[in-house]
Amino acid sequence: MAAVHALQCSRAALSEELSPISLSSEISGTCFRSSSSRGSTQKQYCFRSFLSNHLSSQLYLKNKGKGKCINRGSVFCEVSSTTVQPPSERTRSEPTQVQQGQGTSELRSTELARCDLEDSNKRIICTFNIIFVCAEVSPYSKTGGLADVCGALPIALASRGHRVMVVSPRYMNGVTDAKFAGAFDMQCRIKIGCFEAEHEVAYFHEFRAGVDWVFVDHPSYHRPGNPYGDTRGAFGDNQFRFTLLCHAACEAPLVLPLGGYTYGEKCIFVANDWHAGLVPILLAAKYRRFGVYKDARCILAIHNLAHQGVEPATTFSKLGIPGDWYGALEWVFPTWARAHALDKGEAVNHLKGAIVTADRIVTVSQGYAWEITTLEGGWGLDGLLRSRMAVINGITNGVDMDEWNPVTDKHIASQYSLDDLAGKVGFIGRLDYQKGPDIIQSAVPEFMQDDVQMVMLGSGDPSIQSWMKWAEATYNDKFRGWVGFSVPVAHRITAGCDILLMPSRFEPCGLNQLYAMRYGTVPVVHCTGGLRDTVQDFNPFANAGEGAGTGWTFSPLTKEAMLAALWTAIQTFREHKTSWEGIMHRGMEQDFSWDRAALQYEQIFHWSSIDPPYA
Ligand SMILES: Nc1ncnc2c1ncn2[C@@H]1O[C@H](COP(=O)(O)OP(=O)(O)O[C@H]2O[C@H](CO)[C@@H](O)[C@H](O)[C@H]2O)[C@@H](O)[C@H]1O
Repeated sequence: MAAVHALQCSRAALSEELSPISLSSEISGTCFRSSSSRGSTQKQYCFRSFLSNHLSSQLYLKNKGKGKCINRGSVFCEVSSTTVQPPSERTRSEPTQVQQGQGTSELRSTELARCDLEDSNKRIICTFNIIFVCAEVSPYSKTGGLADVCGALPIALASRGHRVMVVSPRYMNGVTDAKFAGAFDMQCRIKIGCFEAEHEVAYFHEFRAGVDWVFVDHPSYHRPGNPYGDTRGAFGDNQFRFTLLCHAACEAPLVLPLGGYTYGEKCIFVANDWHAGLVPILLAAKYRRFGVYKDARCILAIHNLAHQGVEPATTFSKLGIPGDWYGALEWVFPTWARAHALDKGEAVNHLKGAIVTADRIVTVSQGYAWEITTLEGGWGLDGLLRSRMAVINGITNGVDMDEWNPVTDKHIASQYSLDDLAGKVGFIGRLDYQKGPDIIQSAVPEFMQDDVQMVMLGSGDPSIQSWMKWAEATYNDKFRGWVGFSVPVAHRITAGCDILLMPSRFEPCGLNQLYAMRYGTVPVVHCTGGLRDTVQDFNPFANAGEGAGTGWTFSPLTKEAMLAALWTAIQTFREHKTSWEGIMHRGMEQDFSWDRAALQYEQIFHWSSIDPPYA
C-alpha cells in the first residue's frame, strides 16, 4: 500500500492553466520525494547505466589486451566466435511467412528471435561511429515523438561506448532560439550544390551527455513556426530544406573535427523518416561510386510511413543526385489518385528512395514492422517493403527516464486526492487523422453523462480545435481543451489523469502510453501497431486471481468500442481499487528504458556491417 500511496502522491494535479476544473483537490502532500518506489527505480536505473558503461569499457580493454581488437579507423571490432546468424539464413523464410498470411504472432516471434539481445549483449563487442540524421531533436526542437527518440536513443548508445553524432537543423524561430545557446559555430563552412545553386551551410556543435549534437545552419531554417510549417500550413520549400540537411549530414563525418578528430568514412548512418531519406541514396550515388564511404552503412528508421516526402518528378534534377539514380526515387501515383486526365502521376518519393537503398530498415515497434508490409498499413509502399522484408526489424521505442520521471518531474505539482472518485481521462497528441481525435469528438456527448472529467491537449485540425473550445464551454465543469503545444502541460496531464486515452487509427509505436504507464496512469488504447505491442489487456483472473495486464485495448476503432473500454476501466477504478493498483504497479514496473532498445539497435548495426552495402 505504501508504494501505491507514493504513486498516488506523484499523480500531480493538472496545472493552474487547466483550472477551474478541480481535477484533484482534497488531500495534498509533499509526497513522492520520500517514496520507496522512487528510490528503488532510481537505483536500478543508475546501476544499469553504470553496468553498461562499465561493461563496454571493460570488454574493450579485455579484448584489446588479448590482441583481439582490430582497429579499423575509429571502429574497434572483435573477431570472435560470435554466433550471429548470417542474414541470409536468418531471414530467408520471412517473406513467405507474410505472403502465406500467417498471423502477427508468428512474425513477432521470429522478430523476437532475431533480436535475442540478452545474448547479444555478451557477444557484441564492437563500437560504431553512428550518425543520426533527423528533422527534429529534443530538447532543441520538437513537434512530436521523432524528437523524443532522436534526443534519447543517441545518449543511450553513447553510454554503451559508441561515438555518436546527431545532425539536425539549427532552427531559429524567434521563440525557442535559446535552446540552441549551448551550440557554438565550428567555423566550418561548406557549399552544397542543389536546387540550381551553391548553398553555403555552417555547422554548430554542442557536446552533451556523451553525444556530438551538430546543427546545420542555413537561412532557410531561420523563420517563425515549427520545423515544418507555421500557422498558414507546411513551408513550400521543405524539400529543399531537408535535401540540404541530407547533404550536410553526409559531409559532417568527413569535415568536422569533433574532439579533434573527424568521424571518418567508416560509420553507420541512421536516417530518420523521409526528411533524411536522401542519405542512403547520396552515400551510394554521390560518394561510394567515387570510392568514399565504401564501408559506411545506412539504417532507415521509419517512425511514420504516412509522411513520405512526395514531390513533382521535375524536382529530381535539383536534388544534387546523379541523373542515373532517378529510378531510386521514381514514384508513380495510381490512376485513381491522379488529379486530371493529363496527369501522368509522376513524382519523386524521398521515403521510397530510402527504402530501396538503405542497408537495413527499422520501425519503432514490431507490430508496426508487420503492419507496413500489409495493404492496409503500407501507404502504397507495402509491396516494396515486402520485397525488403529480410532486412526489416521492429524495435520498440524507449522512454527518456530522466525527462519522464514522476519522482523528479519539475513540471508537476504534488497535490492529489485519494478520495476524488471521478475518473480523470486525458488525451495528448497532434489533432490529426492518425490520432483519432474525431472518435473522441463523437463520443464526448455520451461520455460526459458519466461522473468523469476529461482534458485534451493538442493542436492541428482547425475543426477539432474549435470543437474543443465548444466542448469546454458546453461541459464547463467536466471538460478542458488546451489548444497548443506545451511540454509542461503534457507532463501534468500524464501525471494528473487516471486514464490516458489513445484512439489512434495507426500508431507506429506511440510514446504517450509509455509515459503514462511510467506515471501510473492507465492507458486505454486502440489495438494497433505499437499500442498493441506495449499495452497488455487487464485480466482480473490471471495469476491465480492476482490479475495481469497494464491497461485496456479496444477494437474496432469505433465510438462504441472505445466507450465500452473506457467504462470498464472506470468501473475498475471505482469499484476494484486493488485491481486498479495492480494495473498501475505493473505499468510502472516495466522496463521501457532506452538501454534495452539501444542493445537491439546495436544488433542491427552489427548485422548491417556483416552484409556488403546494399546500394
Ligand atoms: N500538444 C502537445 N503538447 C506537448 N507535447 C505534445 C503535444 N502533442 C504531442 N506531444 C508530445 O509529442 C510526443 C508525441 O509522441 P508520439 O509517439 O505520439 O509521436 P508522433 O506521432 O509525433 O511520432 C511518430 O514517431 C514516434 C517516435 O518513433 C512514434 O512513437 C509514433 O507512433 C509516430 O507516430 C510525445 O512526447 C507527446 O507528449
